[in-house]
Amino acid sequence: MDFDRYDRIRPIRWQGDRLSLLDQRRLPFTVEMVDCTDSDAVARAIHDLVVRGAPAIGIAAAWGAVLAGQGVQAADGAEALVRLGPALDRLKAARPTAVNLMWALARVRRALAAAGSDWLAVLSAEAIAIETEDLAANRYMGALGAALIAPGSGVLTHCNTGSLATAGFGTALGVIRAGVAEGRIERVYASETRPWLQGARLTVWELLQDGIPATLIGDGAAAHLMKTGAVQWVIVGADRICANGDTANKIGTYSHAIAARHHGLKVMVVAPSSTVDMDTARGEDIEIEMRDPAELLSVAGTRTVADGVEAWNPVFDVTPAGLIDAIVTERGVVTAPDAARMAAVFGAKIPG
Ligand SMILES: CSC[C@@H](O)[C@@H](O)C(=O)COP(=O)(O)O
Repeated sequence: MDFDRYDRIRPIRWQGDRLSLLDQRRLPFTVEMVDCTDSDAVARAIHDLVVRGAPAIGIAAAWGAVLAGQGVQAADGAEALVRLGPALDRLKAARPTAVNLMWALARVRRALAAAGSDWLAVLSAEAIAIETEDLAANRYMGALGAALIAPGSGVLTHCNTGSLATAGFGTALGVIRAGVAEGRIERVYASETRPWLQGARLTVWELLQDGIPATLIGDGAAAHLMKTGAVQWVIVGADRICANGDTANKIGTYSHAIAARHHGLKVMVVAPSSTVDMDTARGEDIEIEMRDPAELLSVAGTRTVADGVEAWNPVFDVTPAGLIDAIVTERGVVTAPDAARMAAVFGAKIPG
């Protein structure tokens, strides 16, 4: 595959003394970078969705740790770890559901703990490794996932899982890119993903850059689309995959999976192993991020709901493993996931 044509969007750019993040709140009409010069600015950017998508959040946090280290005097990594501790904790608290954030910061902590006087260079090398490994995983998962799709298929995706949400190429969107390139996928549908509209603002825009025609649907149109026979697969990313295969992803994924089962469609979850959390046994144990109800009360900055109305705004849901046909990771594909099949691929625990 000609991967270079897919990696023109680079939402996370390390500039030596600052981290430039593509402001995903303003896409698709304004393409603007936001510069973070300290780790708290990175934590705010993660919380405010300047950078979003589980793998991208982890990568940004790793660079946030590097920013936290700049200017700090410490004889070795262990001392630096103590000094950086509060900043790392603030990065970790920026969003609760995406396990990649905790995973990346655990890697950073481990690298620091083992580092000598060159700890800052070690920290940078770790951030580069996290980013590089994510890109390689996405490219490999693209091939693994596409191989599951019969030629001539239609697919539905939800939220944004592309280059904007990762180090490049994407997870679910990587499978879709590979599937289109191989002639397996003929039709791509993206649901708009209320309230932040990651599908409408980001996914169809990313596909447009690639020349891949995609059709936008309202979130509520998914079951009706499935009934028409236009799609054979629902392909989504993940924010956290539990030890039994239960998967947290953008709110609305669970409804898509229920509708898919009803209509005899298949559901594929695509995520790097950094999204697998073998320490969390089942979906009920995942902390679901609740965001400001105000996000639901307006559209594009214009209030659409009468004053005095309350809103409930969980931004992720959990799809039970029983509704998932395949979990695709760079370590392999788990079909009909359950605790035993997950353990066979991931062992008892994924080291952070
Ligand atoms: C490769 S991104 C995987 C998931 O993080 C994605 O599907 C998702 O739910 C993103 O949510 P977001 O709130 O936009 O960060």
